[in-house]
Amino acid sequence: MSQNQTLSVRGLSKNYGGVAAVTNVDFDLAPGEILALIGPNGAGKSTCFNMLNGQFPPTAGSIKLFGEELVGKKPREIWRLGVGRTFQITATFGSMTVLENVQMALISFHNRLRALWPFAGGLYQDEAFQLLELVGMEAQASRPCSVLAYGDLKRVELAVALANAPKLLLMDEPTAGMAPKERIELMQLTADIVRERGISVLFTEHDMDVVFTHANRIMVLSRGHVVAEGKPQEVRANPEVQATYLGTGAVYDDSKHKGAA
Ligand SMILES: Nc1ncnc2c1ncn2[C@@H]1O[C@H](COP(=O)(O)OP(=O)(O)OP(=O)(O)O)[C@@H](O)[C@H]1O
Repeated sequence: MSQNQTLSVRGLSKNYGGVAAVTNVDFDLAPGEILALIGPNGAGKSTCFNMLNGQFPPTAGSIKLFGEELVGKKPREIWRLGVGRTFQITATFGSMTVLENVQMALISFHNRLRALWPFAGGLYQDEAFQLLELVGMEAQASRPCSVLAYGDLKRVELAVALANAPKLLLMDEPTAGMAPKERIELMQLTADIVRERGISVLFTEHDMDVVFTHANRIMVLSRGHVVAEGKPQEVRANPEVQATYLGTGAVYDDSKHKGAA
């Protein structure tokens, strides 16, 4: 059964000494599905991400990618199997051009880092251009990343993440620091690309407009436990969610999202 799911997580738990950061979390993620992981500060979102990509070993539980157990594997192995991640803080090389950043990612994916960079200038250039076209950055291919606007840098990061041909993309607050219009555009672009390619996405996000507009499903964590999980309209209507999360200051304006997924 779990072979059909991109990800099957069962009984996932993490204790830091006496602190139970994540307790008995279960969820599945289907190809092309976008799942938002939300919850107040300290709920255990980062800990979940860090277990999924192998940075922290779980205290207990199982994480299967198309049926293959990831627990016990190193981050690099997990990345190779197709678990990509984008970070809250942008992680491109500022002195290199947009094109070179994507080429570097492709070279790394194809395991050719031993090729000396100055002589590797032509490697995967066409593939890199195609990825830049996909994210709408081809016109800026020869600009150094250091001069890009923040929203454009996030697009380059998306292209870099796609260079690894991920099956699962973990996105840590993908729209943090962006203007509201840019947030919606970046998430729409991401949603279009991942649905077309059958990539599953798990993302954390503090902006409830982004969450309720773009997630197919939402999972709510509170003190390490899943307190609600379902379609956006189900989660929004859940009294426990309203008490533990939406009631903490985050405002969701329903009237703006009549057509949401
Ligand atoms: N390295 C660590 N050592 C000890 N305790 C930790 C560690 N990392 C996180 N914690 C604790 O585990 C719990 C979950 O933290 P985590 O960072 O996963 O939550 P979060 O939902 O990502 O929060 P935020 O939204 O603030 O990033 C918190 O109580 C936190 O203090």
